[in-house]
Amino acid sequence: MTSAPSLSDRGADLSTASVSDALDSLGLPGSLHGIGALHQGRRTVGPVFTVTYEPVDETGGTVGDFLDDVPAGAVILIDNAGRTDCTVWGGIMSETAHERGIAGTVIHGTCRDVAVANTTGYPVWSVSRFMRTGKDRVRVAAVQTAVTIDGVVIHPGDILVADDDGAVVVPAARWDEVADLARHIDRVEEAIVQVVRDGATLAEARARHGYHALQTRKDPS
Ligand SMILES: O=C([O-])CC(=O)C(=O)O
Ligand SMILES: [Mg+2]
Repeated sequence: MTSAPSLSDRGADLSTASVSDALDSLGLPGSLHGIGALHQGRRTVGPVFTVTYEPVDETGGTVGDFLDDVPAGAVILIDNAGRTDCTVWGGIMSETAHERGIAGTVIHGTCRDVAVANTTGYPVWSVSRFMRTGKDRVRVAAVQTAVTIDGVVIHPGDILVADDDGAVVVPAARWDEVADLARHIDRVEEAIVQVVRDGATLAEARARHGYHALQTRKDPS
């Protein structure tokens, strides 16, 4: 007997663009503005393991203390308040996370050892890249508590989808609804392209399939 697919498996086909449009149409936030892909051509989906950092003024702060506690398949979501002058992620951590089957890391902050993440294929998203370490500059303040990034409140276990366009988070309780809607949007967009291939103008194709309102918030009935 095969087991039911996990939440994250069921999103493996979804792009961040269609998930973002689905969230818009439901009036939900979730797109994490300012966080981009470290390498193009990688994608991930999975439940988030949240990590919150805070600054330290004295020695003793360090990065990555939480990593041994992250389960396989989780996406690590690090909130360092958008700080870009010191890292919260590096190559040893990419190698370790890759070894453990962790699904990826998304950082509201910066990271280093980009070449290592590149070589291992471990997927990382961040605000920027920079080489100065967070050791003695930051420390882990909390794990698995709610974080707020770009005004989006994210709880442990919410589902994060990331690809070349960035990262978007969906509340776990709304995942099925959002994923179904995103899939519907994908089908409509494919149909528009097919109509164009069949000879219609883009304007005709879009009008026929209601392109401009695909993501428009629908009045709750
Ligand atoms: O100091 C850091 O950002 C961590 C680091 O370089 C590594 O994990 O290799
Ligand atoms: Mg390093």
